[in-house]
Amino acid sequence: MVRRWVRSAGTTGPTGGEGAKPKPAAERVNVVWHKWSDLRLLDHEPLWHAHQRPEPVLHLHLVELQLLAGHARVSGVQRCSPRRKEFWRQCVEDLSERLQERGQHLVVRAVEDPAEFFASLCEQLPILRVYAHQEFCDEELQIEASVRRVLAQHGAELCTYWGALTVHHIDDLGFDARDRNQMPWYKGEFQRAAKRRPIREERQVFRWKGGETAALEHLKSYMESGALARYRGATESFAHGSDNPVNGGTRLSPWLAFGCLSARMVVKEARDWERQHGKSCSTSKGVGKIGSTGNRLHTELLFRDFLRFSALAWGTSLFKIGGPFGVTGIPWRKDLELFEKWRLGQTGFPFVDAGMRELAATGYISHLHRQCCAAFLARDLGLDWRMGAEHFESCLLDHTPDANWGNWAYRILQRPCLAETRRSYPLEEHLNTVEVVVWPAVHDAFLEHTLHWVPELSSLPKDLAREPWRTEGRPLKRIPIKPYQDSPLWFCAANRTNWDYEYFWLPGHAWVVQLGAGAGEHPWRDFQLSRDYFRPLIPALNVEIDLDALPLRHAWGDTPPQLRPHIWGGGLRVPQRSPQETSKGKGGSRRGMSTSTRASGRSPHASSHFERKTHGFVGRTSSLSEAFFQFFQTWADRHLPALPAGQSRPESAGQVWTAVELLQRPF
Ligand SMILES: Cc1cc2nc3c(=O)[nH]c(=O)nc-3n(C[C@H](O)[C@H](O)[C@H](O)COP(=O)(O)OP(=O)(O)OC[C@H]3O[C@@H](n4cnc5c(N)ncnc54)[C@H](O)[C@@H]3O)c2cc1C
Repeated sequence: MVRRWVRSAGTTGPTGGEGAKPKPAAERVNVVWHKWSDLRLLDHEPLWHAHQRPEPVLHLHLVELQLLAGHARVSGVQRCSPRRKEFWRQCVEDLSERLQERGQHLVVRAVEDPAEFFASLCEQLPILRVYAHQEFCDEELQIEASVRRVLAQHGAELCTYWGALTVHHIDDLGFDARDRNQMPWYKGEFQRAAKRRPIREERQVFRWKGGETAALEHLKSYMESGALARYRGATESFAHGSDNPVNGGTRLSPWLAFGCLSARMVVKEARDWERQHGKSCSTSKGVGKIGSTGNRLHTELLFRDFLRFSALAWGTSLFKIGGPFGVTGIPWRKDLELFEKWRLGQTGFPFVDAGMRELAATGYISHLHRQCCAAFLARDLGLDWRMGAEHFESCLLDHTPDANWGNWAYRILQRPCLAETRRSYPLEEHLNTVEVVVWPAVHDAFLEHTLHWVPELSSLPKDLAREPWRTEGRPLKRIPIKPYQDSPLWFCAANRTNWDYEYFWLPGHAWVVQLGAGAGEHPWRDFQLSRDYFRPLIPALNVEIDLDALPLRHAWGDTPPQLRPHIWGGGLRVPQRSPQETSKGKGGSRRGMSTSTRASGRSPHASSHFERKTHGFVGRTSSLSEAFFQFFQTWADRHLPALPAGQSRPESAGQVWTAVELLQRPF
């Protein structure tokens, strides 16, 4: 029998780069060093990064005795008043509880010198990386420097992040704030400059909680919010703006995959909802063909059924290189370096990189992103498609062998009958998957999604952020893009949200680009490929699209025409909904919402929006094992300041010697 898992347990996969080790270095530990100034979980970039890694995470807060009990240099007053100490204690206590809720421990230690502490920590424990926020004041900067030095001496690394220390990220200011000659001396001047700069998105991810309870709650809130009336379906949900990709589907797939919900129950719920609230059309024209939005959901679920039944029929061929259709003659490669770049979202193609980074961070990407990233791996990098399916299998929360391998085999692997009608360019010539450059223009017109995941392009005008190689490359040769010939995917511009029929082909053409020929057609300030963003792994294409020739209802982003010369037409109209979209069915699409929900226009669960979005990221990595924790406690008890007399030691390994005890000490 052909197994999907070709490696036996215990062997390692490809290596290279941050986040590249596929197997946790079992004996190594990463530390999140919570400073007194970042005692939170939400929008905490060091914490977020630490939990992207496979190693266990030790959450650590160091109470620096100098700061807590020391006296000020000039006046001699206590550096920390009792009231402030009490507030500090509450913050640490709360953080400890919030971490415990997520299965993590907060270890709190009083130290004289953090560098000394880390030196002894490294001698006792196999520390790999310490994640912390960057410092910005002199005393703390010196501590940071000595900790960095000590860690380096022990083969560990201090990874620091600016994150959300300020509204605007230090790298986005457009000047070097560390340079006295560049940093404005007056706040008005600074504020004027900063207001023109972008604000990065918070580091957060949508949360799925496993289990039937959470699944039913999600299904209920989905129906109650009236979202079914706006349902697009996974296969056509990459619309712009409020109908953007992350909003188009039900997001039920992880629960369906783990069997927390049955598919027929979902169909039944949708029918019940339509009976009660009336039907809405799923497209501007789709009556008859696609029918109501509830019917549309049923159709999507039938794709699931199709692949599940097919898996029975296809047997082991589904997992073989030729797939169920017996594709032959493709010189598949197994280049682990290329694979790693694809996995980490470092291909130099923003749309692909956004998808791959989102997948790694959240365990989910939209259907169109799955198609695009998958086709790029198979058709452009020429990598064995099964490597891609394996990576999807390991990351996707909604992975099931039939749906994952089935979609790869059915949609991505070029079926022999289609190969005859499609042109395939030699790998080295230029990008084959034209959708990589076309879809962002259509489905992520404002680049909201792309820039969320690829923030390093935020300072570029959108036309360049979509195709950053334009800052350096020169157009070399014009090539046509012909329907059914040049697009390797099943359909080129599947966006029935905006267009009347599904196989609408973008009118335009593309240019093969020559990179490295000096400044490109749009040299943009200080931006440099390679330094600020990845150079495309394969020859890129400049796309030119005439939106005026399309029955589009939205403009191309908010970029002024002079900054989007490669996509013209569409004007600068504000995106508007069609009459069909605004009058949803008989009773109005949002009839099912409660009064309070209707007033705010948000789902009843929106109040806990941030909590829900960010909940999942802590605890992705396994918590410290009991044995390890025990070891740490024993070591710490021997080496670190003892508890004051009368205070008890932790009884079990799971109990944290918390800040409460420490900060209650009389000084
Ligand atoms: C390369 C690739 C790999 C994929 N791997 C998976 C996978 O492992 N598991 C998985 O559930 N889906 C997979 N899909 C299909 C699809 O992307 C997801 O089902 C969809 O994105 C889930 O989002 P949703 O629940 O909001 O979908 P909705 O639009 O709300 O659809 C409702 C349900 O229908 C089912 N469904 C819809 N489209 C498909 C489809 N093409 N294939 C199978 N089921 C479908 C899903 O169960 C989904 O939850 C894959 C697609 C591609 C191109």
